[in-house]
Amino acid sequence: VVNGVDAKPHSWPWQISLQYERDGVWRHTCGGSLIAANWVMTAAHCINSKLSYRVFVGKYNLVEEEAGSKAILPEKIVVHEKWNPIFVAFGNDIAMIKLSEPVTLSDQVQLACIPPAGTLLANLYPCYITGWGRLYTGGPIADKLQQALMPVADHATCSQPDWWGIAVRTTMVCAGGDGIVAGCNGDSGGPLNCKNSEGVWEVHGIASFVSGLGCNYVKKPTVFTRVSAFNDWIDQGHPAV
Ligand SMILES: CC(C)C[C@H](NC(=O)C(F)(F)F)C(=O)N[N@@+](C)(CC(=O)Nc1ccc(C(C)C)cc1)Cc1ccccc1
Repeated sequence: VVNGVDAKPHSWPWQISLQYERDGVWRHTCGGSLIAANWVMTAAHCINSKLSYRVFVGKYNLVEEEAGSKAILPEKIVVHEKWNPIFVAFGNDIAMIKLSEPVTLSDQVQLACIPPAGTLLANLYPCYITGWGRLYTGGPIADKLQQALMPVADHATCSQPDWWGIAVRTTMVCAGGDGIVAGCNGDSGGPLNCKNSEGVWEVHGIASFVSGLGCNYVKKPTVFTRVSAFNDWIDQGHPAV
């Protein structure tokens, strides 16, 4: 997250770190959201079938051992059948990871809420991006979980020619675009957290892409997969517990 702040530890208890192993070392590659005791929602572009992954729950500082955190291996990973890595603009950048064992919920490990199908947020609705992604374009990833207030840019705004134009679909949600705050590599798959009218946090987006010209680029908001466009697909993976 570019120009964010350290989150209060464990204040986003559904945020997970998706890690892959290379040369015997586990490395953070993406964020994700715990949406059931044994299911994590992330971005399809985070998944490479050649790599082995683990899901780390209850984390705050990636470079410290933390009580209450746990690394769990996936039992299976379901990537959206219409995801195409060559045509990111087609969307469907969503994947579900079934955990090999259900997590134990705690103060540090909680489930995210999914918005009702079809929910659209108004322009400038206040949401927060969270993640351990790069702190600036080309920079290091964060040790401590970062958060940043990122107002929604509705489709009418986000699809303007000098914004994302036709690269953004109605199955996506945009946030930010002020050239200051943004998601960046490593935030992929992580949540766009928005509080609903009852004061309940819901995950409305899955971080999908930012401009290749720079993570925080004016009029190129961070683009998320719109979760409320995929309720049925999410449920087909597992009956709502
Ligand atoms: C793997 C891609 C498809 C998605 C990747 N997503 C992220 O980093 C995310 F924002 F989700 F955290 C990304 O934006 N990767 N970039 C490599 C940019 C990129 O590929 N962006 C992009 C934007 C639009 C499109 C399509 C919709 C035209 C494809 C890729 C990050 C970057 C940004 C600035 C400088 C260097 C690297």
